[in-house]
Amino acid sequence: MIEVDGVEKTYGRATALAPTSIRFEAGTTTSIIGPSGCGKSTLLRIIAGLIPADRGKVIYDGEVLSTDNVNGLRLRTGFVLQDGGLFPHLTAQRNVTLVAEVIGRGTDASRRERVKELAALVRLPEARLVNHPRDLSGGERQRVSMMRALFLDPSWVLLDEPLGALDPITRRGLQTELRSIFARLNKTVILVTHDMGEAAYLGDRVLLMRAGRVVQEGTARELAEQPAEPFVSEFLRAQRSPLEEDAA
Ligand SMILES: Nc1ncnc2c1ncn2[C@@H]1O[C@H](COP(=O)(O)OP(=O)(O)OP(=O)(O)O)[C@@H](O)[C@H]1O
Repeated sequence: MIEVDGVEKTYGRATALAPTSIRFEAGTTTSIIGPSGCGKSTLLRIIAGLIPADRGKVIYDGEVLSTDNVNGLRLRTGFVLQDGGLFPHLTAQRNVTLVAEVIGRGTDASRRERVKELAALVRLPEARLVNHPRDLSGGERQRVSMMRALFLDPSWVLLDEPLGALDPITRRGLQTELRSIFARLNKTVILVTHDMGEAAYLGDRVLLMRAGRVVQEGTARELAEQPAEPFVSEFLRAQRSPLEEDAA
């Protein structure tokens, strides 16, 4: 479980994150959604220990995140970023195994076995792994990024707009696969997305933010049927359907 307790962040006079407390239960997936600039990435980065909060604490399975344990906790956390965040000068395979090699986890043979297993899990043909990131499609890069995130069998997986840069068909395919991976691996997953359909499909629970605070958390159905404030309904309605007449 990850707990965020009274976490707050300001930049100058601007509040990026008002005091926020949330629990992310073990084995569940939470989607964080909201308009641009509402503080989604700030919240995720504070949870990841990538930026410090001004106040409050983040607690991983009872352990308060601090400068002393951040590196250890990072090894137990998988990250997936929008563009994959892969090292351009390394092959896909080395991107996947690099951290394990550096920290001396496993042998060459066991790492090769793990790569095989993860390639099957994310449905990436192993032959693609000899390529550098520039020679992979966006969807393939995200599969590699997912393999890298899962390599050390992390307890927690944090994803910041992992599918944001993909075309709708690739995105939909990867949504289906991510959901099945999350269900199979039973990890604690926190995912930032701009897409309400994706948030509802992948998340057991959706956390809707606006202007640095959490407006409502619940299932997509709860948000739709019992909106905490008019903004919730407005946000849910804001995604245009393809057959909608162009009223503007
Ligand atoms: N390093 C920084 N310095 C100053 N202001 C920042 C910094 N990082 C974020 N902010 C501000 O904090 C607020 C929240 O930013 P954040 O990136 O968390 O939003 P977001 O919801 O992830 O947005 P987006 O969906 O566009 O990525 C914004 O107003 C942003 O301009």
